[in-house]
Amino acid sequence: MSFENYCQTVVENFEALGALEKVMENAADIWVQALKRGNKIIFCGNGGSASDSQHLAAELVGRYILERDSLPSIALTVDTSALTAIANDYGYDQVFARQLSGLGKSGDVFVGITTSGNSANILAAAKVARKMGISVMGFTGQSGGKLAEVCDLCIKVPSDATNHIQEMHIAVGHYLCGIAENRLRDEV
Ligand SMILES: O=C(CO)[C@@H](O)[C@H](O)[C@H](O)[C@H](O)COP(=O)(O)O
Ligand SMILES: [Zn+2]
Repeated sequence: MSFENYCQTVVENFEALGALEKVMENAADIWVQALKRGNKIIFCGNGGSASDSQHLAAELVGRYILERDSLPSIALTVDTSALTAIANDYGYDQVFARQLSGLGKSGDVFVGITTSGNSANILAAAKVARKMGISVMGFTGQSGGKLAEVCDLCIKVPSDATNHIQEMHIAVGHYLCGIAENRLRDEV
């Protein structure tokens, strides 16, 4: 495939993504309400989605575009001691669930980023989130996978290809960070 063809696919994907206006509005409301209450946004994902998790948590805690106070957010992908201990002692499926059960609080928002929607460690964490009164949000591909079935809100981006799904996930995350910091700029 030529680079031009690759870019054409990206353009078509993003045109279709633009149709998710309503679901993005709802997602932004969930983030903003949680942050206004003093709750936090908790991200996790595997591989490229682990990078997305860290990237988006950093946008909120640090700065995205505006100069404003820090917004509370963590990625469950960054603590290698916790990740390796939990994987070693409880199994890899538990790496996010276990951290969430210790770090999460009722009213937080859990964001599972998974292109397949079927990563076992994200599904296990979503289950824990529901038990703890934490909202479950998914960033998935268009099928949504098993995660979509347990989400309060699932942002299913319009592709089945892992690489292209990831390209849209970071756009979705950036957009939500922009709304969150705009709406909260004067309130935290
Ligand atoms: O970044 C990529 C592919 O672009 C890979 O590292 C990819 O994230 C990994 O294969 C993940 O394990 C896929 O997991 P998931 O998106 O299905 O939850
Ligand atoms: Zn990748």
